[in-house]
Amino acid sequence: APLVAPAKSAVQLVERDRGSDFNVTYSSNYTEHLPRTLIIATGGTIAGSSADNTDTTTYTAGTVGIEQLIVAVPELLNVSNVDGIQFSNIASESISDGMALNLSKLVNEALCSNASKWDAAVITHGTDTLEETAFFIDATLQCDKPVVVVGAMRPSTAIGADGGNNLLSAVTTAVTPASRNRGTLIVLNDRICQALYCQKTQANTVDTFKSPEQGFIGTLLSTKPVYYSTPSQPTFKRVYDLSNVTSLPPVEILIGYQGADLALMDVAVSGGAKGIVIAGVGSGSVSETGKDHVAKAVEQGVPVVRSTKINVGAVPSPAYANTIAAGLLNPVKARRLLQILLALGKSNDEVKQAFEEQLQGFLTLDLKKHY
Ligand SMILES: NC(=O)C[C@H](N)C(=O)O
Repeated sequence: APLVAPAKSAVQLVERDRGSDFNVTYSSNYTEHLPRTLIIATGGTIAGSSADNTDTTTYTAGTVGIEQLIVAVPELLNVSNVDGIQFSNIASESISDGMALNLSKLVNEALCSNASKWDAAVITHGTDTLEETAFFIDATLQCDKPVVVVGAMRPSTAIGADGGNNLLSAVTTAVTPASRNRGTLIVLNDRICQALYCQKTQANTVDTFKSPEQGFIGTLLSTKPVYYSTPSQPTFKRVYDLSNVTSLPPVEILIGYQGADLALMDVAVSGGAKGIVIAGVGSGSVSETGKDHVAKAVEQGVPVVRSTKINVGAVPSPAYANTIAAGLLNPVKARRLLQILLALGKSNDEVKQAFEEQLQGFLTLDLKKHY
């Protein structure tokens, strides 16, 4: 039977014990010469199961516990000592803002405090929102130890389940010295990409995580990472310190389409949204009727960021109608950045400036005439 604590109590335990023993629920036998990796399990398909081994669509995510995940891949112990924390065990669409913030604090305290006993962290996560967590950790981690976020597209019970190989790849990548100073990494399907640029690109298949514009930075050969270039951080990356932040403000995303009038913006603002991201069409365009609602939100002091529902490519500055251009960030990543900036008490001008820094390179061009 799966060794699973109910998701809610696992989260509460992590909250209560953070800073002491981190509520480690699994530790491998210690091998002196090997590095130490903290594996933080959050749930998802990598921890999913089904009674039918051909089922890759209707299984239940988040049913297998951290110990089972680790014990299923004994090869992990050839490359690293591992400790495991069951942070939660849920499908990733249900990871709340509070959980995302707690996870960032947990990773920071585990890796970046003076007393840290870990060299790297691996987060196992559902793939549906994996890029949101990976981006959030990347934007808030206060030290340069590697963090690798990993998931699976097939549940643990499926023929050809990909979770075991992905977990081994993730831990091996995490403890490889050449993985440092590359930012938070996403590892699945023998590929390595940087969290800032990487995203899910296909709803069903194992070859789903890609950086369509920027490409993979490495691959895994016989489970060993091979990098294509020397370490560097993504050009547009900025890091924020959330150690004094206790909650993230609500930010909604609205999608663009032909003739969208965006009346739901009024509902979002009156419902308490502190910021809005529009997943606009093309490079973030908003319909004429929609612009009235945008203007109304902006007049009420609610920052409106325009990203693109294409998920790939840039929404360049300067933006029209007092909106803020998301640069290279897709809508869900733009939402997380907007939450970070608002949680830090940034003014709307500072928010705008922070987003514009995402595309410094573009600002050297005069794009005004296109808008
Ligand atoms: N492949 C997956 O992990 C999808 C799953 N529904 C999740 O995100 O939790």
